Amino acid sequence: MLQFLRNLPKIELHAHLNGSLNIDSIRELAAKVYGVQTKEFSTLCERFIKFEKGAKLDDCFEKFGFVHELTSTKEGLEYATELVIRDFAKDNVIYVELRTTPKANGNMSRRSYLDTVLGVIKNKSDLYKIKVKLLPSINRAEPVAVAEETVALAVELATIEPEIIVGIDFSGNPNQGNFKDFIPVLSKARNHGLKLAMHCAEVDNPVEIREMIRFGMSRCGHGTYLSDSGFEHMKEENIPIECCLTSNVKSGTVANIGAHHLKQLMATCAPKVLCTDDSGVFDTTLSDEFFLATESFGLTKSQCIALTMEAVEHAFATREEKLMLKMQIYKYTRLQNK
Ligand SMILES: CNc1ncnc2c1ncn2[C@@H]1O[C@H](COP(=O)(O)O)[C@@H](O)[C@H]1O
Ligand SMILES: [Zn+2]
Repeated sequence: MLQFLRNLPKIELHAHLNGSLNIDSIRELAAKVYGVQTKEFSTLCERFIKFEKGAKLDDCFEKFGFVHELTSTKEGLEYATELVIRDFAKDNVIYVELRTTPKANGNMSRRSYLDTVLGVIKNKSDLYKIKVKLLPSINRAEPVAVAEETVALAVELATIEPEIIVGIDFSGNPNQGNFKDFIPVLSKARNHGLKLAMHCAEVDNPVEIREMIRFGMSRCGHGTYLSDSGFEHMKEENIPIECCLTSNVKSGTVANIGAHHLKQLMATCAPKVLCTDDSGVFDTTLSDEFFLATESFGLTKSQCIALTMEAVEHAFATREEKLMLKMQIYKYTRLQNK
């Protein structure tokens, strides 16, 4: 089964750039950024993917600081973007929507951050035989003014690269910031034709969940704490829940894998997609996530193929791109049946 899943051409719709650098790639990146590695660095690497039992979501957010340091220069960010694209391609992901929060520092403006990531996507996708889209992220823990700058840049760059910049991600620590404050800037993005992928109901905050559902979204990240009526609404509106199994278990937003809402979504034929979220931080791959789903919920090979086809449907891709992706998946499944 694992080999079948590794070879299956897959679609990744929820991946944060800086969270998707795995340990080997971090080491490779560090060698490039810092030169020879120190013992302290190796210790940091070991701590990076360790999650104590009973870890909290807040613990995850501390981990990103470590990678952010390595991607704080143009060269570091460039190399990191290539490594992430390469690693998804290695796992036979044929289409990935990368999300990332543009960061300004002494080395880069938010514009140059996005230009750098875009440049790598344009230059390297063909080399790794993978289609890559970019969703600039709004970090809800940062001021609204930052989100305004990000959306203005996304709107402008989407006119130049409409095939690559296709949406906006709303993420960041859900225990921080107030969704309501971001409604005007998210509306602006939507009015300019950008799709919205929103982290919604990752924590239990019924008031905010209601506000988000009322506002609407194209895809729902996590949806862990949706009520039954929330799940029904998503199904009626054909809004898929981006299920990130290992992320939810390791960050403690679901009690254990058996309690994951993927089970309910499968049983009710509600729209859903399997994703990694932060394959580096959570030490997983999309193949591993599928394998976990087969082991935990008894998904068959055909259900895994159906889930992949469903992901194509919900991708922020053009009709032609979707057709090409489906053909690639179909070709693999036909070979399997021979
Ligand atoms: C675990 N669940 C999650 N919930 C909410 N936001 C998350 C997240 N995982 C990652 N991020 C968001 O993505 C950033 C890292 O990638 P980029 O620096 O943007 O490429 C994190 O700092 C956080 O803002
Ligand atoms: Zn996420």
